[in-house]
Amino acid sequence: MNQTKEQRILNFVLQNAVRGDPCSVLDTIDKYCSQKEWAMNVGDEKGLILDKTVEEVNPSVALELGTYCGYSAVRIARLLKAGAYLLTVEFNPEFAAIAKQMIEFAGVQDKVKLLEGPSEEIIPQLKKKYEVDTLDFVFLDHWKDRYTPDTILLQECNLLRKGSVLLADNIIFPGAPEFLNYIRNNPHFQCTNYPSHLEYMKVGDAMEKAVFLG
Ligand SMILES: O=C(NC/C=C/[C@H]1O[C@@H](n2cnc(C(F)(F)F)c2)[C@H](O)[C@@H]1O)c1cc([N+](=O)[O-])cc(O)c1O
Ligand SMILES: [Mg+2]
Repeated sequence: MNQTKEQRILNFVLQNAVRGDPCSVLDTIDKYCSQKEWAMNVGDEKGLILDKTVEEVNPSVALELGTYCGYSAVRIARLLKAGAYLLTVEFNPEFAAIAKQMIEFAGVQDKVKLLEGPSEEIIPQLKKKYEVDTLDFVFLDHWKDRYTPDTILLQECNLLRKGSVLLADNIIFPGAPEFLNYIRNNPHFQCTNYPSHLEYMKVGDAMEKAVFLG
């Protein structure tokens, strides 16, 4: 049976990266996806914006929506302090299986909890089933038309506290216009835009940071 692109990315990592070395896994994925097959990882350029935001927030509990192959889960988890952890949500079982192996190969599995299912089902379970109090950091990189409903759901479930930081990928490309309008006109959020480029391309993109004001 023919391999999927995601399986080819994982295999390239298993054969070329250093087991237990998250940076080597990230560099190897970036190498494959810039030279052989494009894929929708946040990438090395926007990845630096993600790094800086994670380091600034220094979250104890982080949530990612849209695991895909696990690139940004590895990117975030490698920066987390002792005892801190990332919950990452993936809808597609094939992608979740790839991401699980990617996270384990990188050696960050003790800091990452991969949750499989739709966000509208999982977000309401975070407090009771996953013992979350509030989220310090949320990375939105899943379906762009889900950014707004899921941000609303996070608020309805009391998962945000004063100072919780949301970071959203793909504000320009593919774009999340409805989210941008929602979050920038919402008095409960303080927004900052970070211009960048689409992963592995010369196309313009941006990330939006939104701090919840309570
Ligand atoms: O479509 C893009 N991303 C969509 C990303 C989608 C990924 O998020 C998962 N998901 C869906 N719901 C959940 C939830 F919430 F349930 F967890 C998780 C999907 O299964 C998929 O793995 C995209 C596209 C481009 N591009 O250039 O076309 C560039 C990018 O950086 C992108 O992120
Ligand atoms: Mg993205």
